[in-house]
Amino acid sequence: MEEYLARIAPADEAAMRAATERQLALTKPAGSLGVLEELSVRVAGMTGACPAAVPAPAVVTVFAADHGVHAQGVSPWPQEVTAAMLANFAAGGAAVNAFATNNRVDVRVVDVGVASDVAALDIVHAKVRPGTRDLSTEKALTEDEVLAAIGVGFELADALVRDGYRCLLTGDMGIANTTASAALIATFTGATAETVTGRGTGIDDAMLAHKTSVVRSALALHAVPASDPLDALSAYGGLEHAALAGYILGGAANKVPVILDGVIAGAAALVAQAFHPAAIEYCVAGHRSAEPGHAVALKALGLQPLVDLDLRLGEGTGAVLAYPILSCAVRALAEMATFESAGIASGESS
Ligand SMILES: Cc1cc2ncn([C@H]3O[C@H](COP(=O)(O)O)[C@@H](O)[C@H]3O)c2cc1C
Ligand SMILES: O=C(O)c1cccnc1
Repeated sequence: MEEYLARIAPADEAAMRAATERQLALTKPAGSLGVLEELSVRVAGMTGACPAAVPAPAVVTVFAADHGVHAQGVSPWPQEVTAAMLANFAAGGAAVNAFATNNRVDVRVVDVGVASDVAALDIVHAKVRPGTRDLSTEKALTEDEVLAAIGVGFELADALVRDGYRCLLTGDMGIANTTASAALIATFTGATAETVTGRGTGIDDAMLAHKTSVVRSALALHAVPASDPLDALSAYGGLEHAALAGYILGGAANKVPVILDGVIAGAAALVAQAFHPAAIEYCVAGHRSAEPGHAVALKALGLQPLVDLDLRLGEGTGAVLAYPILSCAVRALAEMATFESAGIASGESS
């Protein structure tokens, strides 16, 4: 873990200053590309280059795992859906596959802790254990299990960048993982269980009340301080949250932009932030999920979501949807003419 964290450095301020200056020279009124301008400056800082190269190729990694707390009745779906969806991702039939095809993003699928074994050949088999323990009665993971899952994510980020990827997108699959996400978000933000617990896949009022009370009593049982990300992952899991935290840290260590998906990614990013605050300088919030804890997480991360379309699916769909926006922001800074090169009088000098 120490070796991983030692590789993370803050974004490059000189590249950001140069990008801010270059934005002013481009053939458009200053500020007219709104949030995209700030985004291009941030990517210059991440990559240490002005202008930064378009962040391509991109890959969305779907980390999949199961949750012991499923036994408490916090999701209407059977646990087997996690494994079944893995086969669906591998066959190209999920929403994230359609979005990824459309936006030229590659899809990787990782079994980091699915309860049953998935036979698909083209998934990464990196199971740390078959699902977590029930966070409402005991610690979900041992510290060794947490560290192993973080390692899966970090090492995969390293391998993907070695393979040539220049933008890493987060994805997740794990029935009941919005419950673990709520507990993690409450731990790092101090928000109440009521504020951060939501309907996940779409539960009724009675199940929501029960899910909220499960989160509330788990927070009281484990009472993890916001300063201890390892203990938070150990208390609540999940294995996909730990792997995602490692993947985010790995993206930051490799100085590539990491586009975050929804509430599961938001919870994992809070873990990464607690390990190393500078890791968030490499994160872009792809979208804002309808799950209420996500807005709470984004506020604590200081990230503005690029898309807000009431998505509440996960899998990486919101991140993949946002990828072309990030790409456009970077391409504009790299490829637009300046007033000088185009021979156009700039507003200031005319
Ligand atoms: C068919 C199906 C496909 C999904 N794809 C993502 N999720 C999403 O829903 C789950 C979290 O919601 P909860 O905490 O309420 O169980 C996760 O697996 C998440 O990735 C799905 C859920 C289902 C049912
Ligand atoms: O925000 C998400 O990623 C999300 C929301 C609901 C269910 N699954 C995922």
